[in-house]
Amino acid sequence: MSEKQLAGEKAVEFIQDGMIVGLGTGSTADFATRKIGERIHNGLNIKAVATSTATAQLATALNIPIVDLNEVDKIDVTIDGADEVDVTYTGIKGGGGALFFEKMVASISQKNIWVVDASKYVEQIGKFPLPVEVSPFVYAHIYNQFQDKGMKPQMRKQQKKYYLTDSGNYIIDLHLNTIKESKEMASWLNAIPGVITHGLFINTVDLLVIGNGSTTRIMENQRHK
Ligand SMILES: O=C[C@H](O)[C@H](O)[C@H](O)COP(=O)(O)O
Repeated sequence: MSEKQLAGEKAVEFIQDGMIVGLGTGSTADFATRKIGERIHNGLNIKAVATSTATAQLATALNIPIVDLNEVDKIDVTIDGADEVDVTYTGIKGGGGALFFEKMVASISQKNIWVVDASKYVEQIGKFPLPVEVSPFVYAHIYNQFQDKGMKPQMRKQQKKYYLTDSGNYIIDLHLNTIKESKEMASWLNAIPGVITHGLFINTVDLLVIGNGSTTRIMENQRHK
């Protein structure tokens, strides 16, 4: 079994009957979603909120009842993937383009569990390009601003066109190589008009489930206790 599958399936052990569950996006989170589907088939009773159209489609195919984010007061547990996460539980998400919905779902979740393979647990984040979701109305100006600051921006593309998120926005990937001041970077990005959101998730995760060889390692964010 792959590390992604080990981590994804392990996290599902934290799901109990009656919960509202946030379903993440990406190949690792999909393993969790499939496992939840299996448990529903065996009698588990939950409702779920999806973080992307792709996840909603997978969940529906697995008979997982999907509800709208606005129909729930809170989410009990969300299981999501990440592209990189460091020892301070700061992470980069959005490699699959779902960062905006993922950030909103995470913000109303009482417990956030991230599932990653061992290669994503790093000393310093930033090797993975940082996704910034921007409005198509003003994207070129934001791109130029990043370019002028030497942030090595790249418009994300799909089949030669600009990649469109589920919300109809573009993504600019910043090839920074290393991000030391993540809080300052997050505040700066948040303040740019036309930036919808970015892939920096600071101190969001409560529990990190890392697929490690043939087993899993679970790490608890002590600052969330
Ligand atoms: O937008 C996508 C999400 O943030 C994913 O959770 C992240 O990119 C990790 O994806 P994967 O599990 O496929 O590596």
